[in-house]
Amino acid sequence: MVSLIVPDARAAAPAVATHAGGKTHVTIDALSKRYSGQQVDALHNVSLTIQHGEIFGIIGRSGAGKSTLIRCLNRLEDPSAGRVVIDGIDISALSARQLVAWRRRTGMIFQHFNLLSAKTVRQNIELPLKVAGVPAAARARKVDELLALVGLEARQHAWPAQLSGGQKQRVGIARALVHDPELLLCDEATSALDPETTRAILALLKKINQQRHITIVLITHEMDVVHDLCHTVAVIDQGNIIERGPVWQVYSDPREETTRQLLNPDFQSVPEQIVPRLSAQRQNSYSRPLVRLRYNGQGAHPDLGVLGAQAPGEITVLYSAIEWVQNKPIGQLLLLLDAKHEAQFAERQLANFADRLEVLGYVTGS
Ligand SMILES: Nc1ncnc2c1ncn2[C@@H]1O[C@H](COP(=O)(O)OP(=O)(O)OP(=O)(O)O)[C@@H](O)[C@H]1O
Repeated sequence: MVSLIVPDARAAAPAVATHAGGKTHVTIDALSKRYSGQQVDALHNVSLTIQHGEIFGIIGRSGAGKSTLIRCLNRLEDPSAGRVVIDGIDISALSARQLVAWRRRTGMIFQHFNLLSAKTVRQNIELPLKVAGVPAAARARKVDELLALVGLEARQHAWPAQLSGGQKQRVGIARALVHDPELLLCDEATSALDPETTRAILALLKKINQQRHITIVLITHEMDVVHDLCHTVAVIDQGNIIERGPVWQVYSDPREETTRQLLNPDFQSVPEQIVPRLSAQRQNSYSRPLVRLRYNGQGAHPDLGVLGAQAPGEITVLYSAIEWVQNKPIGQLLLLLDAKHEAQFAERQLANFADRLEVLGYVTGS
């Protein structure tokens, strides 16, 4: 098999790429958590840095440790070792009283919304302000502002049972923002929602991030959430962070099999019917070179016109999966070139039209 791999710029990249212009907001330092009675750590020596204003996704399979990690960020769980420093404050050192005050600056939203069924939309949003002793007029102003932000003015007197899932999550989001937090933690915020509602909630979270400059940390097992919303992603597996980086980078060139499975299970596929007809050497004059062009955001663009000009003749698209992630083309094209071309020719002519080019061999017959 002839194979040409264009050098990988990522090898030289820092382990954690920072959000543009960001300064550190959250530092997770060698965090471990073992629940009592358990033989293994739910989190093992986890270290991460999250920048101000960033949307940071933590993705992993069920049981990987996502909930444990996000709950350690506001000390709903106490870590067994390590520390969490947020805006310079080591939250493990806070007294119970300090923790109550500190938690007001950290909003949290939940998969199952956690609304009080005996209170209206308005009352649910207002409650944490009441508990904090905020005067009635200021409470009313804040609730009005947040109802407008989440688009629920018309439903403010409805009961939770009268709301759709998406509306309930909007209430949850408004309630999480009452104390103007700088950090919003989202625990599987869209897992209970249908795809269309998920998109609307993600758009709302994006708006909140952009308008209010709130850092968002979310955990999810849904690839689309990471893809559509996050700047940076960390992949957690069996309590360990196995991969991290800007979404476009991890998405386009996953290093770990678990990441590949989570983010893009079809990424490596060569169509099944092609495999038996693929050989390293040309079988006859009708054998056609099979090339894989990979785009992983390093600068190359999938320009089919230019490509056709470089390798004239018949070009058959066997597989194409290009997506635009954070404004960069990510994915691959699997192309059968004209039988008149040799593999070496394809390597030479097309090397500049992909971030990585592989000639997989020759395909013979139909
Ligand atoms: N309170 C607990 N007591 C004992 N073990 C726990 C507790 N909570 C979680 N675990 C265990 O810790 C590990 C990590 O669980 P965690 O809930 O953090 O994973 P997760 O990635 O959020 O999973 P899911 O997506 O299914 O919610 C699992 O093995 C789980 O069984």
